[in-house]
Amino acid sequence: MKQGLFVSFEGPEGAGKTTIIDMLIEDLKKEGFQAISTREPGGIEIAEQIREVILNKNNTAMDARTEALLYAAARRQHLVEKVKPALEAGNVLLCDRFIDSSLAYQGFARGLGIDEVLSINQFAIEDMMPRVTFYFDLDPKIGLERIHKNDGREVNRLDLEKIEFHQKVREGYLIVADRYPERIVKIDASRPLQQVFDEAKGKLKQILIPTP
Ligand SMILES: Nc1ncnc2c1ncn2[C@@H]1O[C@H](COP(=O)(O)OP(=O)(O)OP(=O)(O)O)[C@@H](O)[C@H]1O
Ligand SMILES: Cc1cn([C@H]2C[C@H](O)[C@@H](COP(=O)(O)O)O2)c(=O)[nH]c1=O
Repeated sequence: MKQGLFVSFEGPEGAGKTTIIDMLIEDLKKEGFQAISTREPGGIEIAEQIREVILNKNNTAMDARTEALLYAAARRQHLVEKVKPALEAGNVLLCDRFIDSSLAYQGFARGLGIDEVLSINQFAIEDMMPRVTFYFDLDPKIGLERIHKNDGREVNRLDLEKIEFHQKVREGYLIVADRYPERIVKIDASRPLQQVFDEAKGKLKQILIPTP
């Protein structure tokens, strides 16, 4: 059976994930790869509806466990409807956020516990994990400045959290990256865009076209 490559991109707000994914897709297609991008929460109708509930600025009463469960529910539906079929069709699938976002944001920053959040997500994803995860590491202050300069970008309920929350998100990511060094590749996202792109592209190509 044909099997594609599942790659996820992680990092705090404004780290450059979406921008780099778009650049990689263009580059992969030029080089003849079958490649698609998607995002979490979202990527398909039901998950986009869940996204609207989670990220709506008016839903300030949302309980942290409810939030974690909604992300896991959106993930499940997206996995079944989009990720699995795309991989079975042989695509390189670049996913803007996946399980590590839940571990860093809900598990660590919200204080629910990384292992507890991992466990509800294991129910959602069974054993389906990315082959590689690019973690874009950045001081959240820089990321938030970038998104506030970007007029076209919606500001959502999580963006409005205090800077201390976003700092905890980064701390959570660093713990998760240390826990899974065989899967998570850390990339310094504070550098100019072209440098970040070159590094991500180089590492992705090593997986797609391994050199002996
Ligand atoms: N390395 C970089 N240096 C400077 N600006 C950058 C860099 N990477 C991205 N940007 C700019 O920062 C803004 C946020 O980038 P982008 O939307 O790709 O981040 P993101 O990680 O997907 O954010 P979020 O998760 O919050 O949606 C955009 O305006 C983008 O052009
Ligand atoms: C998947 C996932 C996401 N989040 C947070 C991270 C961001 O604040 C938003 C998504 O917005 P983006 O502009 O598309 O990056 O949701 C989270 O807290 N937990 C998750 O599992």
